[in-house]
Amino acid sequence: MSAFIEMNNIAHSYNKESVLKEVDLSIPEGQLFGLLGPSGSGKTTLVKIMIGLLTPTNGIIHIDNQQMPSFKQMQEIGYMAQSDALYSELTARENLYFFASIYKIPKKQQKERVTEAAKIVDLQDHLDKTLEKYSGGMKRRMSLAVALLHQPNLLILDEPTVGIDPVLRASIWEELRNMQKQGTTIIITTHVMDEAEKCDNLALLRDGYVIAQGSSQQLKSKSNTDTLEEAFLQYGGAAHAHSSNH
Ligand SMILES: Nc1ncnc2c1ncn2[C@@H]1O[C@H](COP(=O)(O)OP(=O)(O)OP(=O)(O)O)[C@@H](O)[C@H]1O
Repeated sequence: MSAFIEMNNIAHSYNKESVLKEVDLSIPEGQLFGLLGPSGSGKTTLVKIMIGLLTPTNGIIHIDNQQMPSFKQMQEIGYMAQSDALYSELTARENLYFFASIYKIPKKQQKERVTEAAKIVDLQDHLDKTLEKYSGGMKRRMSLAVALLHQPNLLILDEPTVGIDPVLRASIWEELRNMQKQGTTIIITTHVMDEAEKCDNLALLRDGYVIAQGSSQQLKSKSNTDTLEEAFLQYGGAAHAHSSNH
């Protein structure tokens, strides 16, 4: 059986800038998968390709055995972008109902889903404020609520906890684990090492390739290091030496 997400030979260039050179990734269903890499290494580009928002210059991606972009599969994805795509002149509640309609959540279930999503991100007491009155962290939480509103089978979060305090971060992680237990596949991009540690599997993106892949434990033992941070420095250094040999 093939993996839930299969990416084969993915390459992407913006004009002449080649960002992804050859990326192969297999992600099993129900996994919490972390995508790591230095700023500008192409993590956002890769997740945009995954969700069908961007067509790669080369390569093929399948999600749940359907070649992307597949409109049917796109409806099963919850995506939280790095910048918040929300309506600042609307209240949080109005935003949630708006997206509930976009996701075609049946009218009868909308109230329950809106309440549940607001509770997960702890915004239930701020639903009647317009988003222009929200802080940066509150907007991030609101974006997360929108991404999980329709109970997608694939949740893709691009640096979800930037600007979120440690207490709420912990409760969001607990919720991600709950969703995972119910079968949701979750992909996150992150720079935060203690978050990376929580993922079942990790891929490190660098210079257009996946230069290391495995569980946090495997990555540490393969590189003979004690922390993930050291492991990444080690892999990054090795990749750099490799690419400068060409
Ligand atoms: N729409 C675009 N047009 C042209 N270049 C782009 C575009 N989007 C991204 N890039 C370039 O592609 C490269 C990878 O960007 P991307 O946002 O995918 O990286 P990232 O790993 O997500 O970075 P960060 O961790 O800083 O968010 C960067 O050099 C960026 O300038």
